[in-house]
Amino acid sequence: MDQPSNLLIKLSRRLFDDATEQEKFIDALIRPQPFHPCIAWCREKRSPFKIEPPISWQPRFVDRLSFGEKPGQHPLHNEGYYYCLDFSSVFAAMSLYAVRSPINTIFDMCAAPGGKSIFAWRALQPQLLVCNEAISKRIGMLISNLKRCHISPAIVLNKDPGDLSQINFSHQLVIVDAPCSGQSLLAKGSKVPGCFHPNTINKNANRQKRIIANSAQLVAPQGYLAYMTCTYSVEENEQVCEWLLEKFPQFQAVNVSKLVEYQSQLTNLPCYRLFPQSKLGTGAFTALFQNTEVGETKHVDFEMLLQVGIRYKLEDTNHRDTENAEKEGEEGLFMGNDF
Ligand SMILES: C[S@@+](CC[C@H](N)C(=O)[O-])C[C@H]1O[C@@H](n2cnc3c(N)ncnc32)[C@H](O)[C@@H]1O
Repeated sequence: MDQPSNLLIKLSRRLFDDATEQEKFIDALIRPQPFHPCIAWCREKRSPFKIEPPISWQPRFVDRLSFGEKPGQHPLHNEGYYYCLDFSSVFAAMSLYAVRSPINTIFDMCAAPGGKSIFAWRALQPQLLVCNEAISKRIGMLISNLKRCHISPAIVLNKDPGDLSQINFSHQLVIVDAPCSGQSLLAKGSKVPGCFHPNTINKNANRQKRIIANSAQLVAPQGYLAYMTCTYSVEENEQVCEWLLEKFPQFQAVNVSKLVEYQSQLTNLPCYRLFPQSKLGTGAFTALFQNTEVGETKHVDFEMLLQVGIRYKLEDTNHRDTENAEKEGEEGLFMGNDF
């Protein structure tokens, strides 16, 4: 794309008051530049790569690698030492750092291929991770990534969010990394036809509202709901968050202190945006909500999930504790069961 479309120019004016910022944003989309490769360590860190100096909010288990590094081709990748993800995904998942732990169960509503699930598992160390993916053909890659990275105990479901909200269970953290118009993919050179068109944006915003509404019903009293996308349009981001609070007044938005510099100027709510002109990543949106209701968590048990229809179960192997395990000369035992 050499010339910006009218729709892109219009979006830039909506996002930024400042003309220079508008230009930088447009330029990042029509002249994509490479971003540093990024990995999240799932086991103890090794040092086979040249890394970039960490930025202030970067978790210790995340490394940004120098240009030219190809972590997906290194043998440690196959051995499940790390997961390759965009730094924008790290940004989006940073809202999880405002969650008050310990967290027993995490439910990821839109999990494939598994980046946010793996990040959440690593950052919050839950007793159970439930990864749902509504689209059947994306389940294989999700299971394969969870297996490769030894993420356990974890359960994979293949359900529509509407079916899940009928089930009487709740979780302390529900993650909604929603399907979206994918505008930020332009910043890495992908073609995303129609991504700025109002019809595309409205269709996505309606789907996002449906998913977040069904997900809100799975959040335990005092539990959290994290919402994130990889798109820029206000309708799919801030407006979905405002709609959520109107429909579910028991939720309140939570400040994410690590991301304060990235606070969105497009709403009064604490919502956070990364833009491609930051040169850190293609762009992302993130916000965190807490259910202020008081009451009991309707804990998930395995029998309940069996009735829901488990697609895959990864048993606890204590891989999280590999540093100690290795000192004692143990090897975590991996077990996986297809259902
Ligand atoms: C942004 S991607 C999730 C990426 C994933 N969280 C990660 O970090 O690797 C959105 C996911 O939502 C799924 N999805 C599509 N339509 C959906 C729907 N109607 N309800 C729930 N999820 C849907 C897509 O298949 C896709 O896997």
